[in-house]
Amino acid sequence: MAHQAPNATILNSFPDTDALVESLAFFIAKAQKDSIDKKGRFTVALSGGSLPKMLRGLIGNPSIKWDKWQVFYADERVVPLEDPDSNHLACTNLLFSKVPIPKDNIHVLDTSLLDDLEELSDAYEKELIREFAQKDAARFPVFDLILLGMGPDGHTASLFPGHELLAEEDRWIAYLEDSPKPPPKRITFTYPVINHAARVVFVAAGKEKVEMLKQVLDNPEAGLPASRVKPVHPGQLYWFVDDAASAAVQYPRSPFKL
Ligand SMILES: O=C(O)[C@H](O)[C@@H](O)[C@H](O)[C@H](O)COP(=O)(O)O
Repeated sequence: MAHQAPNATILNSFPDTDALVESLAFFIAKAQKDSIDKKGRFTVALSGGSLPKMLRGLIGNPSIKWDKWQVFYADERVVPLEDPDSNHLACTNLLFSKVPIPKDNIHVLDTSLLDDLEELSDAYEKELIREFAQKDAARFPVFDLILLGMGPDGHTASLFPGHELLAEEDRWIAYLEDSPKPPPKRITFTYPVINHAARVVFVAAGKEKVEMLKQVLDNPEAGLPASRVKPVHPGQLYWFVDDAASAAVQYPRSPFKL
């Protein structure tokens, strides 16, 4: 079968963070409905950083069927779940503690394996295999939605500029011990997993993102980690940003309809 070109990236930019949060919640609710209508479940991956608080539009939202969500972490810091650095803790404090999601639907690190990164990442890969095997995975899992942030150096998940993991083609979950952003030990989805998702959404807000967003969208040939997110057909890549972050971007914005 011939490879089809990736769909063009959709850039949605909003006047302020509240408008971004509201539209993002609307978008996620729609993606959730499409997925549940088709398969009775919704598979999502979340990141850390500022992303969890941008999901606040989901709190108290009656269209969200939390019992149908299966949540994974696109990257996670190798720390106990109650450690302030844990992405799971941030997502719990800012979202999961405020909504009726069953605890078993949130797939966390096996914290008995924190001392062995190889075992830890293998165990998380097996957790994905259990969820996706014989459902919608072929060689790689097909998430309904992966939500990512972009760091000031253009990293995403725990895929950092110049790191050897940018070339990983086989593993679903990889680990690193030399993350330039602390803490140094992390596990991360690899590009094949990110790029097989049905929808990948980057969320970035604030004027401190302006130069990097321009680099990533207007100069993708530079190969920054965020620019390497290119979902394979029919997957679609979206950016949800605010006008402060997109002020310098030439790439065309798409009108977003609520
Ligand atoms: O665990 C992590 O560190 C994150 O998953 C990371 O990839 C984050 O999403 C970016 O660094 C953006 O962070 P901000 O949204 O805070 O800028």
